[in-house]
Amino acid sequence: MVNNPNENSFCSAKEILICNKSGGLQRIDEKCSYSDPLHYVLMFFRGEQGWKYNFYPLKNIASKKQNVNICFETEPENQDEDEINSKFVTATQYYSYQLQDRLGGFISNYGRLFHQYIVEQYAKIETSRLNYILFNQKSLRADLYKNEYKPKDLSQINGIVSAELPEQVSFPQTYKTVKACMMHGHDKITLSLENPNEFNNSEEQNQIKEVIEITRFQSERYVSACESCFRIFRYNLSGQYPTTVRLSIHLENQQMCYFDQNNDISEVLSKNEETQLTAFFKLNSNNFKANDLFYYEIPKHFSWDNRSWKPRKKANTRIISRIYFVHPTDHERYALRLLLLKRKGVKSFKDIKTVDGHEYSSFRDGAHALGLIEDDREAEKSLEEACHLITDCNQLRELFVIIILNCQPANIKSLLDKFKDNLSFDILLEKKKIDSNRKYDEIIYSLCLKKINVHLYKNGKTLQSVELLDCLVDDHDFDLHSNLLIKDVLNFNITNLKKEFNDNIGKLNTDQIFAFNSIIKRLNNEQETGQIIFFIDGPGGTGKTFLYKTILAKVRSESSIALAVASSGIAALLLPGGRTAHSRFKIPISIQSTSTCHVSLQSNEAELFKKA
Ligand SMILES: Nc1ncnc2c1ncn2[C@@H]1O[C@H](COP(=O)(O)OP(=O)(O)OP(=O)(O)O)[C@@H](O)[C@H]1O
Repeated sequence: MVNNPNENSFCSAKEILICNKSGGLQRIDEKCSYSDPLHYVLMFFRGEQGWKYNFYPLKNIASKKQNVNICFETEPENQDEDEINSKFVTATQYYSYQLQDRLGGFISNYGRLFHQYIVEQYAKIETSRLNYILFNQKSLRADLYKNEYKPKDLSQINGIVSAELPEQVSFPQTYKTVKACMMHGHDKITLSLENPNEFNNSEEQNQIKEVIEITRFQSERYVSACESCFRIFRYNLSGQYPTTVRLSIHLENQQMCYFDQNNDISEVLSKNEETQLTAFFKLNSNNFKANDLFYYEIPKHFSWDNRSWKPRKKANTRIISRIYFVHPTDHERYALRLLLLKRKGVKSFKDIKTVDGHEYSSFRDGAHALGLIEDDREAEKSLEEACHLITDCNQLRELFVIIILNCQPANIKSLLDKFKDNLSFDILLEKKKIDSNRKYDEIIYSLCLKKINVHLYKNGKTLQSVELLDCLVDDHDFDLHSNLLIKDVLNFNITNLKKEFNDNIGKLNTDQIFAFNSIIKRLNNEQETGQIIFFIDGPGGTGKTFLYKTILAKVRSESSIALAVASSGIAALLLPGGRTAHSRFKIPISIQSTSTCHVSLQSNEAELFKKA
């Protein structure tokens, strides 16, 4: 069956048009019980009614004598609406009942007509499923379990939602956050215009056709009788041997839960409460046999059924079970996974963190105590050595960031504590110029953390993501949401740049002047839009780099953004603020014809490129 949905209604219902005795036309929808006998007159020659929308349970009094599928509906009496709704027979249930091979059953004898019947019934089921998805797009939701919180009364709502702007002087940080994140102009929508030329009159030209994934999925889809049968009976379309079970892993109350926006929140929470991991804890408390098993061994002896582990009659040793992979940069979950691989009989999250009777504050500390994570001696040694060799504190901070991002130290905070004096030495020297008695204090450390944040930012991380934000005591002028990449490329000394430009401009020779003028003229001409590329060529040592530096100094001295990139690291070093093109534009190393730069439209990099 080839399903070509109607252009106007996305998941179209098939209708039968009949001419009644008075000569008028009557439409019979496919969700109506008369649709089947009217369409398949040969199969249902007695006029037996088929499934209809809001179908009540069938009283199973199919006549044994007649050997035909005659079923009667039982009308519910004195029941409330919810109870009635839960009792409706779905189309899938009805047709899987109808297609069963029974003694004396005859619809399977209709050959190709029977095939058509199966396919059409499946199309009916599929259409209602797609319609449900289509009409409930706004209400289908997923979120972390812990984020699901709904205030119950007005006072709670007022406690959370406040239409006031925080006071700018007393709460500068909150003021900035509210201003940046909660005050905005018009919302944006994205529309795609398909074949605008096909509209003829002006009224139609104004219509914009919405592109809907469901229509694309449904259009020109081929469904055979075999597939329809399989789907109606809800058989698996593919099999796998041996069975593989993937075990969930999440921190406490951080499991994903799925819900409809109109659901009652307590209901959503109770429905999504149990995961394989939390059920494993429960199992350990209730079933002593489970205490001898690791988490990954559970599926061999217990089956995951209806959100709980049920004992298997016989252990199935062929099952392969794996805990989901967790990247080491996700520190806490990674440590939890390590602990679960080594510990049996744990009954709670608290239990996992407890090693030798001592409850650790984090899974990382617990894993460290068990010797599952290496201690930070290597990282400390590297930093100690660097403190003796490196005199530039900025380079030391860069090394610190490389270590915390790539070597996964167990305790970043203690590493910072140990080396914070070395990391902020240049800041202390600066302060000493104003006050010679100045000593290390929290303000100096906070300034150092802000500088560390700049390096983190270049690697797509922030103080918050490496859990160092609470070490920041003085968060004055620290804006968590501003784009540090832009700040970084504007962070030049304008006076020095102006001086450099004035010195260089007078030295340029005729060719350099020609190139300089052409480029700057194009930059200043705002009317000429579109991309333009200049290519400067010349033998070695003829002043190309000198010209680039002059152009960079000119643009940057006017507080505009100029991104200097080169194809190699050595060439990039020759340009002030230079980076390799691969690093700046996130160009993939191996390039295919379909490769694109790894920069998403909403990222800080994208914002920077737009401003440049
Ligand atoms: N107009 C100029 N006035 C004074 N010095 C200049 C001028 N142009 C270039 N120079 C100097 O000449 C030297 C070589 O210039 P530069 O490095 O810019 O050349 P290049 O073409 O980039 O060389 P290569 O292709 O080898 O990288 C530099 O020391 C630079 O300062």
